[in-house]
Amino acid sequence: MSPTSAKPKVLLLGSISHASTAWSALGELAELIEPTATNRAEFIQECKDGKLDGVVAIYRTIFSTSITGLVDEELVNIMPSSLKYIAHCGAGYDQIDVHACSARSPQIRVSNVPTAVDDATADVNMFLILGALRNFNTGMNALRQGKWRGHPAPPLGHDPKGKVLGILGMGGIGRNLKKKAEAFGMKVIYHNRRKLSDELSGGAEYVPFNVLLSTSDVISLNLPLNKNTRHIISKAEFAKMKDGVVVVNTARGAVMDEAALVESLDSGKVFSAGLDVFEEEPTIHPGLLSNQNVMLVPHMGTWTSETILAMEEWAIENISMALQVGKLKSPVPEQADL
Ligand SMILES: O=CC(=O)O
Repeated sequence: MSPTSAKPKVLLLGSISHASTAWSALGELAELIEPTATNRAEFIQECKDGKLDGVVAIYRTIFSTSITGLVDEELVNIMPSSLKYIAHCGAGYDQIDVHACSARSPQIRVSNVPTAVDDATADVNMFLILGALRNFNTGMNALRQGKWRGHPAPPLGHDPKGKVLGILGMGGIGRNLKKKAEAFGMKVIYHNRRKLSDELSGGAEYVPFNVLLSTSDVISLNLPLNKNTRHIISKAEFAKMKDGVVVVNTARGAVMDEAALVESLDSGKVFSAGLDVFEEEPTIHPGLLSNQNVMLVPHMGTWTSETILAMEEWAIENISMALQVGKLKSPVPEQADL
């Protein structure tokens, strides 16, 4: 057997745009391969034909669903039995059925990229809060149409200073956002599955979910998407919010019922919204597109050279550690005890 073929195989699903040095270095440990498939049907066939046999680890990006579709139970059970690790290059790993990965024999261990995304995502979060509070979108659109601020001019916006920001989901991004929002004079309250230590929460007040809904001037969604959080904000929750609330989402579109948001914007219950994520990306609800008041960003939370480099290097490190010591650097929480 040649030295090359003796190496474990690592399959790249998606692309490495910045960490080419780290990726090449991984080539010392593994044979780096790519699929020939360009869609899910072809990928499944490639697996069934045994063409990916021997693959021990997969590096994947959020965009690789265009090749494989979701990493759901069907795919998990078709992928080669040699597969032990999936390193996802992103914080949110809702595209992967972790339960199916744990249930498969042999198991597949999954890692994500926490912390590296926090600053860039919280920056976009703050941009959306400010833009939504200030009605910037209306004025900016009018200007591009040669109408200066528009006729009539947009209604006056609101200052962040003194407003209550309710953060739903106080993980890395939520905690980072808290610090940024406080610099703008906002008072931060939060709700989370578990109350954090004072050190972690930085003194933000922990409140029950309903209290967050009914007392926040701005509500920020910073929680992962899973079966418990899908549509956690829907009609009933909008009804509990303050009139004129601002809602911002940089987490995943489906944590909020988009149709219910559109209704609440149309009725004036919600003053404005700032969204980086959508339920059916890249399709945007027409009621959001037609509403000049809302700030819409096409999922660019981590879209910076520095952050993408850090994320790619982190995901590669997960594979490198797995190959060398049999452990992922940042396993997803559901598999922390595996
Ligand atoms: O959306 C981006 C991420 O989950 O990292």
